[in-house]
Amino acid sequence: MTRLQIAAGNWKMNKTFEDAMQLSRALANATRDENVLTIMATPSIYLKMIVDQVLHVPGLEVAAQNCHEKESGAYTGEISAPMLESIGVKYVIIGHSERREYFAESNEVLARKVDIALANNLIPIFCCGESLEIRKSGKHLSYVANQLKESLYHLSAEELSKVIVAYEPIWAIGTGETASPEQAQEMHEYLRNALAEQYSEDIANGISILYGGSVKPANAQIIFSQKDVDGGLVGGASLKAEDFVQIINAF
Ligand SMILES: O=C(CO)COP(=O)(O)O
Repeated sequence: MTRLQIAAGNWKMNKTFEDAMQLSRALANATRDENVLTIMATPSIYLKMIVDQVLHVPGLEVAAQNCHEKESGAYTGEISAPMLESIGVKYVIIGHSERREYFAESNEVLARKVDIALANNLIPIFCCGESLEIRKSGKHLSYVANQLKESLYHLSAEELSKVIVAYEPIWAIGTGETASPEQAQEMHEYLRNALAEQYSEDIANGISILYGGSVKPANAQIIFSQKDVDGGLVGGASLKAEDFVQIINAF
């Protein structure tokens, strides 16, 4: 089965307005492989402007970096899934390790975020990954599989088929230390097998599993060439159009 190949850039809390518009314009105008689904996860304050800017650009989509678990209500400062849908956003990152760590988002809360995203026609990019401590303990495979279990396995097969999974080992995020291609492949294969066991081979084979953690132009190709790696969720290197385009074209 051919799975969707995806290069997603997570801008995190970076860029002022002019710089953000310039970056999305550069990506829209760049010579890039249009068969690779390219996603820009921008700060929420710029989402509507960027959605409008890239509306008719093939293969280029926009994601939010988070959404609230409730539809609406008294949650000052928060952004809901219906709000995102109403401005034309189609994707949302859920469960990034920075949200898990700094905003205490549990697997349970993330399960609700996945639900609310799907209920509002947003495709969740569900992040998972282990700390260095857990990797050293040798329990990383079951730890990450359990994140999927607790946040995704309540979904029907039809719902799960819409989800994109992103494996991001915490020790590789922003550190310059990438998981080796073998380490990435081992985890991706393990997760795909777990999904096959819970759902079916067909469903598992259709799910794109992205790798994230210090993906750069220099290492993208070898990582993306692994059998179960369907692309990347890129932080730092997605902030420069030139670098990100090289990553998009590395498939
Ligand atoms: O967290 C990440 C993407 O969501 C990865 O960040 P870096 O690519 O900067 O390591």
